Amino acid sequence: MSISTSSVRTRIKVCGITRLEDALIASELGVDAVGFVFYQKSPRYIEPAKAAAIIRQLPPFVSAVGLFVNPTQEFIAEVLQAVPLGVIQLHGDETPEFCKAQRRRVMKAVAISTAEDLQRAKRFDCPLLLDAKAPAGVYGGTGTSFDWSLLDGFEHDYPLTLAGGLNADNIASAMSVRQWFALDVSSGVEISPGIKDAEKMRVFIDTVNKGKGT
Ligand SMILES: O=C(O)c1ccccc1NCC(=O)[C@H](O)[C@H](O)COP(=O)(O)O
Repeated sequence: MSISTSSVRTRIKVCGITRLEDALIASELGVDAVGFVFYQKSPRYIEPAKAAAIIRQLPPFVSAVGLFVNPTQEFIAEVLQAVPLGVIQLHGDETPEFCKAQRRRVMKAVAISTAEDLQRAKRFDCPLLLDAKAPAGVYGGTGTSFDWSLLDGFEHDYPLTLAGGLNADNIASAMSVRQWFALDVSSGVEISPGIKDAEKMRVFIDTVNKGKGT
């Protein structure tokens, strides 16, 4: 069945939540998902117990996404035992086999800077988040975008989310590239790493919901 893209809403995920108030404001503003970074080298790292306490206060239907970078299976299991996550976002160098072996829903983040990176992305049989390639040793949340013209003709059988340097000023351009399943933002709605700005979140969400940006 084909659905007219003009009636499809672009979902929104705000990633790198560390404070309850930011999660509640984002939910009130209508985000579809909030993300929690379980990568200790990130300035947005959150203790699993703190993430769990925030997630328990989220309204129903707002999805909680747990972000991991090159985790062991044991670490994922340990976090899942403490935190009611709906989706796992694997944001490192995880293999297609590792992604497939998970028993939760997975979204694989793929770092893009060349057409070859996009070819590599096709090896994953799961929803993808396409993010800008960060400098060596850094995996995301950098506020930089990749060259979206690389996406010309790119197809994948699973939902595609765009991330990397999104903010209210470039949403129009991002949404003109294709019909995205979702847009994912972190630093573009922040005051400082892990601290979100309510007004920036409001403008970002309103702009996406208006359709093609301002
Ligand atoms: O946010 C981090 O610090 C981080 C660390 C390691 C891996 C991923 C990380 N963040 C991912 C995201 O928050 C976003 O999905 C994505 O990278 C876009 O971030 P931004 O460019 O800041 O909007």
